[in-house]
Amino acid sequence: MSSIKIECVANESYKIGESPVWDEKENSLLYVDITGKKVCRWNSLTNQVQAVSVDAPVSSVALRKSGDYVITLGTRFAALKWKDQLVTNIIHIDKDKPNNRFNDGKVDPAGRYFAGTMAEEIRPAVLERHQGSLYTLLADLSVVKHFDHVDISNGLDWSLDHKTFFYIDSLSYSVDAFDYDLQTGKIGNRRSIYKLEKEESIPDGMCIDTEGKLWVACYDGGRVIRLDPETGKRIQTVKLPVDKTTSCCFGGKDYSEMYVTSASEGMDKDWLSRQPQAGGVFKITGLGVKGIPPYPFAG
Ligand SMILES: O=C(O)[C@H](O)[C@@H](O)[C@H](O)[C@H](O)CO
Ligand SMILES: [Zn+2]
Repeated sequence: MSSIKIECVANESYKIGESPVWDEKENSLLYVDITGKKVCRWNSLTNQVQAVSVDAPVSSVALRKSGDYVITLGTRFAALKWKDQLVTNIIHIDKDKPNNRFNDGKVDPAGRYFAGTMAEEIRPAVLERHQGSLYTLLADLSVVKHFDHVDISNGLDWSLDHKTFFYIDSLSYSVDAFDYDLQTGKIGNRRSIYKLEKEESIPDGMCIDTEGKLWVACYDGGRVIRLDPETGKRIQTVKLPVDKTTSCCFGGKDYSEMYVTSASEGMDKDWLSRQPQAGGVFKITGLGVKGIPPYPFAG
């Protein structure tokens, strides 16, 4: 039995840390601070954090085949050239919804960038409902809309055989699955595979491991949970020293470490003083399970 160790690697009190992605080439963890409007990169060799400030809430970051990164920024997909700190717009969506912003996003095994939107929050989990949609940015830089009526578009990943797409609309308190067609990028046959229990609170970001099990960060639940999508059962709970755990990914050597982002926004002084690492980024070792490398955007 391995023993689990949890360490805070970046304790910078991010407002909403999100979208952790391992960048193997840079030995670094990429992530964003959504309302802090920055894309960050923690170097695992030097322990240093670099950040690029942007002009709007930035909700996800992805690797790009041609090098550099792609981000979801406000209601735009945009390109980010890290060295030049240069952001260029790719395409604008939800133009009829000025109060919307993108939220979580991830690249599929064929290099398509999936990301969904939501209305701007009044406070955590309080917002105008049904305003979001789920989109895909294709390699030719065109966009496809899959569905609307989303509350808080959040965690997403694909099964190891690429035949299932997993998705979380946070306020449904459910982890859902769709049939996935990798050839076309189309989804269908939505069903719920897990309903969160009360103390697990709100499902947020998610990732898959090499055994095909899902890891879901529980916002206000202070934990990540491991789910078996075949049986619909929770098989493990790992608690963290902060309540607002937002997302998770695997990284490090052989993708054997798990990284978890967290938020501090919406916590009062008292709450923050009890959880001084709120908004930090955590590394979990000793889980005894590995993840898979992130897919780069093909465009
Ligand atoms: O991290 C995210 O995905 C959202 O941007 C957050 O705002 C939380 O999910 C939300 O507040 C909890 O429901
Ligand atoms: Zn999220």
